[in-house]
Amino acid sequence: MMKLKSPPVNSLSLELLTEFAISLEKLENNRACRGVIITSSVPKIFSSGLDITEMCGKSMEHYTEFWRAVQEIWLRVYSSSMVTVAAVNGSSPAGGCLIALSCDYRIMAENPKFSIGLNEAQLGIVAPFWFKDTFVNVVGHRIAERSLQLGSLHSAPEAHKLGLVDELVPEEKLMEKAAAVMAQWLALPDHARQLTKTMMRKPVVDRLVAHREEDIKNFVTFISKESIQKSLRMYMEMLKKRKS
Ligand SMILES: CCCCCCCCCC/C=C/CC(=O)SCCNC(=O)CCNC(=O)[C@H](O)C(C)(C)COP(=O)(O)OP(=O)(O)OC[C@H]1O[C@@H](n2cnc3c(N)ncnc32)[C@H](O)[C@@H]1OP(=O)(O)O
Repeated sequence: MMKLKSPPVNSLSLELLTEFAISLEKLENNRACRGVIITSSVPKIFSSGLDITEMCGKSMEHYTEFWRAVQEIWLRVYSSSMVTVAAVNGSSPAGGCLIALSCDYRIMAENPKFSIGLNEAQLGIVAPFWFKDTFVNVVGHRIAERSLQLGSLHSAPEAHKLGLVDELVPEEKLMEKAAAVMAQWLALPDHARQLTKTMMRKPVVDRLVAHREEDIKNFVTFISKESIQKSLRMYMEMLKKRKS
């Protein structure tokens, strides 16, 4: 099991992304480890997505390093040879949703206050093509398009209805259910499951691998624009105001 632990809201900072990638690599290289459940140890939050402070007021070099780390984590989770189950035990916007979408199966706590989705448009930013491709592969083109254009965050019941999560279970049963799903998936021979997973996911993975440097350049150019920086600052202010 891998538990995201970066209070208060599990923002995906460069440090957390780097630790996450190292832990995944260790598990991937451990032949005895055939599956991983990804969850959070922060109450009510799976992950608040990418750490917005990493994308605000920093240097081009920093944005480059940060985006490479975001790409890396997606490539590792999405193309993992292990069975990956997301036990979504709290809200999961944007980058947090991407991690869940990149797993093989998603189980969410059935709490209507928890929400999940790719809400980038609400921040005035654009989900890159590989976020979009991952989303489309889970929910289909029409639902993904509407949800992405509106930057929707879906309540747990709504997310289940749309197919964004596979199952809802009472909060106290989440880990038990995740373990049961893992056992079901691990009952199959690894090689057949792994080859099938690769067949389904390879085109999307290959697309980023082929355009990785171009994608970093696009990100750095986009995020450095003063208009985008202003949107991000306003969004952070809104988060702080909402609190007080
Ligand atoms: C065509 C050109 C293409 C170019 C390609 C460009 C590609 C750019 C794409 C970039 C992709 C970005 C994806 C992302 O993940 S962006 C992040 C999106 N995340 C969010 O919108 C979530 C925001 N947070 C919340 O909604 C809430 O915090 C919460 C998760 C629901 C939790 O609510 P709660 O009430 O419990 O907690 P608070 O809101 O009080 O938050 C506690 C403190 O944490 C700070 N915070 C929250 N989220 C983030 C975050 N993502 N990054 C950094 N900091 C965050 C919040 O401000 C509070 O701080 P404070 O205690 O100092 O006030």
